[in-house]
Amino acid sequence: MASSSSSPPGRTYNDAIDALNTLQTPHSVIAARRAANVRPDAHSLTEMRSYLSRIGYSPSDLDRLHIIHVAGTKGKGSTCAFVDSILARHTHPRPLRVGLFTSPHLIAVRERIRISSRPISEELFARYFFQVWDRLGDDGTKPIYARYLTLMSWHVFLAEGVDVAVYETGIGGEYDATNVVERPAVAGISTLGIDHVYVLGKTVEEIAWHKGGIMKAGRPAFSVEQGAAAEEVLRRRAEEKGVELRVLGVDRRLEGVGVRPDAVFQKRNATLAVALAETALAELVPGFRLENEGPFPKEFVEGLEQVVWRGRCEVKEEDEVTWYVDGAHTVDSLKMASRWFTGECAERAGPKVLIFNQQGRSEAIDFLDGLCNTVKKADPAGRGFRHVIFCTNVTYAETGYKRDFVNHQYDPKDIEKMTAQHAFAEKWAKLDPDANIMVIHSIEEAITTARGLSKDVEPGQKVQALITGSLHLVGGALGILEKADAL
Ligand SMILES: Nc1ncnc2c1ncn2[C@@H]1O[C@H](COP(=O)(O)OP(=O)(O)OP(=O)(O)O)[C@@H](O)[C@H]1O
Ligand SMILES: [Mg+2]
Ligand SMILES: [Mg+2]
Repeated sequence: MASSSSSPPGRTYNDAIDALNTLQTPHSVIAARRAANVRPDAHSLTEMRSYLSRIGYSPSDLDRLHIIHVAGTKGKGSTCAFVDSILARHTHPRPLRVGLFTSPHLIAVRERIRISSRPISEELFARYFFQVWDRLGDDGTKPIYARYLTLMSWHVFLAEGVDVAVYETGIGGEYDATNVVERPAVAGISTLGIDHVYVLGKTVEEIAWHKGGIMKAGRPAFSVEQGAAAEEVLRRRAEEKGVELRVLGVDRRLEGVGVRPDAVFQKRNATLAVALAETALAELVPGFRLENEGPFPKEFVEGLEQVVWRGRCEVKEEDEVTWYVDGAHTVDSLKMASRWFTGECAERAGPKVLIFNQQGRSEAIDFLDGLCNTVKKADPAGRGFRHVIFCTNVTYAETGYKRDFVNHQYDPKDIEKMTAQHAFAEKWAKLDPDANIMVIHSIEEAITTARGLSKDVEPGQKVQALITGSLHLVGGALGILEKADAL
């Protein structure tokens, strides 16, 4: 990637990403913490507040950002993108400057901090990154990766004078770095399920407790419909905190709005986004109110229909391959993704191919059953994927990781030996003995292999290839498919 010419030497975007990568928690430390059952607690927030003060702000400064705070197991990013897209289209009496903070990134780190829906430039990223770096001083303690970016996002949005900022939590809610905000404009909880069990606990009740931690006394909060157990926990948390929590069924005004993909989960995300955008606008714009019945105003319809949220349910046509790209990486979201894939494939003929990876989560082996069975069930002859490729998240065959994807959190020995990928292959052979299973080192080689399969395809057909299991995999794949930075 070209680095910006106007940053001083040693302070370019690439230098910032290299410095940021030194803040990743190494694999050995993560493993030791898990072994000792160390989990985040209130101390994490005390530390975040102290970092915030070291860069020159107090928590009450964050009130100026009118934060829209979103937690949930799935649909956080999509919901935030909808909210951003709606608010960015607001014009009356003046346009709003909208900040958006999301994680993880797909193609480049700077995607995580957006203003007016665009990732901040490399130059701006480098400048703010090193301002935070300098303000924190040289005494050796710097926040870890995700916390650093959260801290930096507050600085960027305050310095750039955004009117409203949409925040996706990193992990959980109660002790998440973003939860330093005391007076959000509104909090929203998207679909809850099981993920990050080492940090948040094994049951949906424990997970709901964490996510419910973003609701703040006296501030409005919304949730999509949840399973009974999760909803019960959220309601109890709301009551304890003196929050009026509203649980939303799918908004009827969405009928006739072209939300993509046309699936219930996405309508839930859109429903939540509408409520969050409406609540924030009511606070920011005197006299703003949506009609309870009747159609949405133009900014809402266009915001929902024209949102760009890459790496989720994307279809890309090449001459010999149709690529289906989705970054799902939990049991539930992978079921959604495979249903979406089979729905799309119903209209196109050709052998089905899977490219899958999920690095560093031992539970990922359980992701495969749903994926395999959904595809078999949807086929009239009961056939599943013809070819199944398991690869690592290493981007390129020759040069390894793109800088923005360097990850010290995995055991390098596992990547070298492709331990996870061989385990996936073994499991898949049991699930579907008819499949041709391959284990391949890099994303680039996996894509080349899938393209090569087109030589055996019957005339009029194309390889139908699903890439899923990891946002890192999907981001790397999009970069390769588009031969450029797909930002
Ligand atoms: N409400 C939902 N319920 C279940 N699955 C969903 C939902 N929304 C999105 N998904 C699936 O999850 C994938 C990731 O969506 P999104 O980026 O919105 O989630 P997220 O909560 O930000 O996840 P993470 O940050 O953990 O990657 C999507 O590609 C889609 O397949
Ligand atoms: Mg997650
Ligand atoms: Mg996300």
